[in-house]
Amino acid sequence: MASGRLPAIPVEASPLTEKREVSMGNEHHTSLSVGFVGCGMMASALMDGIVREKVVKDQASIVCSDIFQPSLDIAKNKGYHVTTSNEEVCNKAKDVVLIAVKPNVVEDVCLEIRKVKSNALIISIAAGVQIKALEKHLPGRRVVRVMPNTGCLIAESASGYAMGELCTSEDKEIVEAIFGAVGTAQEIKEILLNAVTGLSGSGPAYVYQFIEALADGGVRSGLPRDVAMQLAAQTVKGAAEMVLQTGEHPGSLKDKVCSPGGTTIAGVQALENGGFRAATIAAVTAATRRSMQLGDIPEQDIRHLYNL
Ligand SMILES: NC(=O)C1=CN([C@@H]2O[C@H](COP(=O)(O)OP(=O)(O)OC[C@H]3O[C@@H](n4cnc5c(N)ncnc54)[C@H](OP(=O)(O)O)[C@@H]3O)[C@@H](O)[C@H]2O)C=CC1
Ligand SMILES: O=C(O)[C@@H]1CCC=N1
Repeated sequence: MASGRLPAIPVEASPLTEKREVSMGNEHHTSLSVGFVGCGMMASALMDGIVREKVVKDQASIVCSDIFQPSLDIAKNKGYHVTTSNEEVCNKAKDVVLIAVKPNVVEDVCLEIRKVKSNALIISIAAGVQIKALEKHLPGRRVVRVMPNTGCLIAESASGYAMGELCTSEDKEIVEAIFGAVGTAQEIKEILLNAVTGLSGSGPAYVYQFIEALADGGVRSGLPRDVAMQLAAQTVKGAAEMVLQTGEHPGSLKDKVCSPGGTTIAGVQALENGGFRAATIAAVTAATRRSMQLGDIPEQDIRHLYNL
C-alpha cells in the first residue's frame, strides 16, 4: 500500500449498522440446504443460531462433518445429520458449504472437497485465510470469506464479509440472510477482515475478561460472587446498548457518569494508571497482526501497513 497506512473503512461499513431483519418468509432462504465442514465451537454456535432464526427449515436441513467424534455426537443429539466424511457434506449440502475448521486445516479440506461436483456456495470463516488461497484450492468455485463471532448463538453476532471473484448477487443475499439473521453483517474490504477478526471476532474474549475483572473488583469490595457477576454483565450489556441505541460517542457517555470529584472519576483514573485503553488497543492490534500472519501476509507487508 503506497500510503503505508491501513486503508480507510469503506462508507458502507458503518459500525452502527443495524441488525438486518431478514425476511424469513422468503421461500428460497427457509429451504436452504447447508453443510458444515468442522463441527466445533463456532460451527455449532452458527448451526444452532440459523436454526433458531429459521434461516433453514430445521436441523435436518443441516449436515456436518468432523474428525472429533464427541462433537458429532452432540450435533447428532440435536437432530443434525452428521458424518465423518467432508465429501459427503459437499454431496448433501446443495446451497452452502461452510468451512469451519482451524486455519491450518483449510487447505487440506479444500483439496478434499474440490473432488465433489457441486454448485454450492463455499463460505470460509477461518481467521486469516485469504480469498485468493480459497479460490486457488477450489478453482471455479464461488467463495466468500466471513468473520463472525460467537454471539451468533444468541443472534447478537457482529460479522464482516468479503465476496470472492465469481460470486453473484444471489450469493451475497445468502450471506446476508445467514449472518444477518444471527446478528449484524456488513461487507468490507478483504484486507480489513483481519482487523474485524482482531476486534469483533476475538473481541468477546476481551469483554469476558473485563466482565470477570469487574466481578472480581466487586468481590474484592465485599459483594457475593453471583451478585457481582450479574451486576458486571448487566452493566456491560447496558453500556453497549447505550452506545448502539443513542449513537453518542462513548467518551461523552463516560463523561455523564463522572460526577466532579465523585466515585467514577476515581475509578477512571485507576484504569488510566493501569493502561486500560492502551492495553485494549494493543489487544486488537495483536490479534489483527496474528490474523494477517495466519493468512500468510508477509511480515514486511504487515509492518508496512502499521507504518512500523
Ligand atoms: N471460536 C471463535 O470464536 C471463532 C472462530 N472462527 C474460526 O472458525 C474456525 C473454527 O474455529 P473453532 O470452532 O473455534 O475451532 P474448533 O477447534 O472448536 O472446531 C474445529 C473442528 O474441526 C475439526 N477438524 C479438524 N480437522 C478436520 C478435518 N480435516 N475435517 C473436518 N473437521 C476437522 C476439529 O477437530 P480436532 O479438534 O480434533 O482437530 C474441531 O472439532 C477457525 O478457522 C476460526 O478461525 C471465526 C470466528 C470466531
Ligand atoms: O482465536 C481465533 O483464532 C478465532 C478467530 C476469531 C476468534 N477466534
